[in-house]
Amino acid sequence: MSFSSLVSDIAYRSAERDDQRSQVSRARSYASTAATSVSIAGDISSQLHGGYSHPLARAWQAERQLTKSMLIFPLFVSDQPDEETLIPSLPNQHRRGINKIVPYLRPLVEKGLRSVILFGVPIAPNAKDALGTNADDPKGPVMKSIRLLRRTFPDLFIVADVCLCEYTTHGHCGILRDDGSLNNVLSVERVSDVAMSYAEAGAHCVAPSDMNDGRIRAIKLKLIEAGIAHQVVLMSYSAKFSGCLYGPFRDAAGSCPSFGDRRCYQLPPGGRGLARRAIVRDINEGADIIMVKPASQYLDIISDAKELGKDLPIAAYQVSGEYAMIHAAAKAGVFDLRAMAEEATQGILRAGASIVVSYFTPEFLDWLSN
Ligand SMILES: NCc1[nH]cc(CCC(=O)O)c1CC(=O)O
Ligand SMILES: [Zn+2]
Ligand SMILES: [Zn+2]
Repeated sequence: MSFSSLVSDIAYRSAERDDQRSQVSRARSYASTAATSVSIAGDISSQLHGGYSHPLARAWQAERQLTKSMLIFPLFVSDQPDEETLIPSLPNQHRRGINKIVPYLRPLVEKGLRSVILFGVPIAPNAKDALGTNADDPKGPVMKSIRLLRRTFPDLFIVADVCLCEYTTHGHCGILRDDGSLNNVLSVERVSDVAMSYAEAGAHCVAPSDMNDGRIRAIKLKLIEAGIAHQVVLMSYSAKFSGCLYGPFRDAAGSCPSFGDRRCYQLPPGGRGLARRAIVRDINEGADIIMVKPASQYLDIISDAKELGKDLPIAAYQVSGEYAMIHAAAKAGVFDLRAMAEEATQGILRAGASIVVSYFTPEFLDWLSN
């Protein structure tokens, strides 16, 4: 095509775009003169391939692309200092004692690991009781790890999961009444004390996953009262659904309820409206980050969280069951592990999350360049 005809072609196309009526009349006249030709207007809007013809142009199609700084890596820290036990239902993940976490994390930090979330695993006999007393034992694995990691890796962002289920004999996420139901008042009191202990030990972020009503407000008030609210991020597991995707985690953390289930405090899987109410409530109670969990089965909730909390970062927890499922399917030849890990994460980001808690973090540190 000559330059002048290219110019006139462009002028012609923009005139077409500008003038709807001319498009219609031209389409009509094409239709009457040549039955097989297609209207130019139709041609223009049907051409999408050009827009993603190059790898970079394809990357530009994503509003958000995964970077290393979006990832939080879950760590199970046990009270057995030298333990390093593979968790059979959670491929490649271990329960580690305090003496094993620094050597394990160092190469990951060198590859760009920015954040971990800590879960304590008390294994010693009699380590558990009805009140979850050991959750904030100053010599317990979480409190020790917070101090050790702050000292050893000054740039690593330390999140402490706050819950009682790992520390209670009954395995529920709070303090129980005689009838086995959660005593919300006592539970909030205890959970907020535990959060305070972690914050005072140096956690950059406390993340209550217990789902007791009102705990965000209670924690925020205690942080304010202690004069440390300005230096601690409060991340709420606001929309945490009860389902069958936490099994491997409960194996790892030894936090399976000894009776009953968590359906009276975690959300029912169909409860989109409840999730929206919980998200709004937690924002009003002072949450700095809203988390949705699990992730891939709850993408609509992530997108609701982004809509309701448009001024907050949204986190999604790709939980143990999601991770184990991807591993199992990859092993069975259904798909390539990396391809699926990337696709699942892209879906989570597309839905609205900008923080992802993922057991794939070590792999992503190898796969990502930024
Ligand atoms: N409150 C405990 C807690 N904190 C995070 C997870 C799940 C994480 C995962 O499955 O990876 C759980 C399990 C549960 O609620 O039973
Ligand atoms: Zn719990
Ligand atoms: Zn928890």
